[in-house]
Amino acid sequence: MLRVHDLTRRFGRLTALDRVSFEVAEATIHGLIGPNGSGKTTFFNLATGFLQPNAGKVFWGDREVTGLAPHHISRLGIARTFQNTSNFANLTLRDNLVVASRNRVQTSVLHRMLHLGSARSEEADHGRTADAILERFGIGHLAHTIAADLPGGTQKILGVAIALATGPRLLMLDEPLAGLNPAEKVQLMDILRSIRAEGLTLLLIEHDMKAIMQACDRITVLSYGTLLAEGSPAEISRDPATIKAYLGTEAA
Ligand SMILES: Nc1ncnc2c1ncn2[C@@H]1O[C@H](COP(=O)(O)OP(=O)(O)OP(=O)(O)O)[C@@H](O)[C@H]1O
Repeated sequence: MLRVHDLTRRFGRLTALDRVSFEVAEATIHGLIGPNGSGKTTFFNLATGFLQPNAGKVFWGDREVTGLAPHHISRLGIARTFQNTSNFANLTLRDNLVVASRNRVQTSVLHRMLHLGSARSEEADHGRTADAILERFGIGHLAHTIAADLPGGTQKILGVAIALATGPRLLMLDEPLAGLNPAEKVQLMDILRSIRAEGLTLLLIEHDMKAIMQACDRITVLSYGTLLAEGSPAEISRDPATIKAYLGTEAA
């Protein structure tokens, strides 16, 4: 469903991503791992239009989407979170989700300005979507809390909930487990698995190897901007190049 071919991005003399090609299959959890600075976030930025590649192509299904603006990519059904928080700090949790849910509205602006019936019922739909997602993520009791007042872990969970509320087919999550306590990690990974079971696709950047190995169908490993290895969790966990790359950073 998402496919990149020879994707390359340079920052001055540094090649942050060097001719990387791989594919994310539909209804899978795909892990993107690699030591710090290996190009994972740069990949996310290129795939979602936040950065332009120097070379290479991004395909969404049969369609080439290289260089499209972020809002255009998100309308195609690709949602992402960021390493830090991804929310409107001054809105309540519920309003954050309502805003995200409106992202998929088809009703024209004029229709909405005239307060015609279907726009009103769409607003009710957004409210219902927001409430359902809040419950699903175990934060329904916080619906009317201002996002900025949440602890860091809950803000991360909210970021994933917001991304889901946009109605994507692919969810790209940048270190969703960072800052979560062990119980929150288990809860979020359970939710991600249930999202996959509904046919959505997930691409995760994550440093928590235990979670990655347990949840992923397939893993791509980057190192210094190049694709080091790709395979099932079992294959990756015994891949000599991957083991060396990780031991190398731990030893440093
Ligand atoms: N806007 C930028 N300008 C200059 N260099 C950048 C920029 N963005 C990333 N880099 C560099 O590109 C390389 C890859 O960075 P990137 O953030 O993609 O790595 P990462 O694998 O996501 O790392 P981490 O796990 O630490 O988040 C790093 O050397 C980084 O310093």
